[in-house]
Amino acid sequence: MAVFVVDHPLVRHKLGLLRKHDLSTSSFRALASEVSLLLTYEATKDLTTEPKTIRGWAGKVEVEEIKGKKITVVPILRAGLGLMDGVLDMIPGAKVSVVGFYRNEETLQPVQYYVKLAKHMKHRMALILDPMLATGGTLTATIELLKQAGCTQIRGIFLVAAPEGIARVEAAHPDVDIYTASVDDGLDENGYILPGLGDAGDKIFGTK
Ligand SMILES: O=P(O)(O)OC[C@H]1O[C@H](OP(=O)(O)OP(=O)(O)O)[C@H](O)[C@@H]1O
Ligand SMILES: O=c1cc[nH]c(=O)[nH]1
Ligand SMILES: [Mg+2]
Repeated sequence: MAVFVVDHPLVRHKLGLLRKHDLSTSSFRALASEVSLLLTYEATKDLTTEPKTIRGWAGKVEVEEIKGKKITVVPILRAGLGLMDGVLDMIPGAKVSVVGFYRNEETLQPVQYYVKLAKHMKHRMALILDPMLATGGTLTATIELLKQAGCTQIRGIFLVAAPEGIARVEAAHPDVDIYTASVDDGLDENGYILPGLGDAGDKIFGTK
């Protein structure tokens, strides 16, 4: 498994703003979306293209088109929806496969409550979206679900990841790559990432 920490200055700056304790819901939403767009740029940088001849303003011109596998974006409800607009700004044609999990607050185990996948999953690259990779339980469950549907190429986009979660996913699914703005210090006793962002779902949806 490769872990790509996107340390572009714009990402570092925006992540710093996201960590501010009294950030408004609207600012958190806007920044989460902006960082997801920048992470998508990195997560798709090795897509192959093929030449195509089109008619340009001065006659024929050879351009490039993304080849082969189509992409499905997989936001994990709820908080993953906060990354979706930024990613779809970059990949407007992507199909969206929605997966719903919440983390049981006591056991920290993921509980599945919704799945609606795009068709032909085995021909698509899946880009999982979630602001937080904490214990890795939710991501592991999502990867298993996608693999059962036939996915062979899976990447995950996270604002912040904890080393514990990365290690867990790496052990179970070494073929999955992670793109994140930061690998933080670790988890607290409640399974929250430190320094982290707090409860990303609550911040995106304005719930407390
Ligand atoms: O790596 P894990 O330990 O599994 O934790 C990460 C999960 O926890 C959060 O979701 P939450 O359960 O708070 O649901 P929400 O998106 O509805 O707020 C977060 O958005 C991840 O999905
Ligand atoms: O730090 C964390 C961990 C899980 N879910 C969150 O929203 N934040
Ligand atoms: Mg939450």
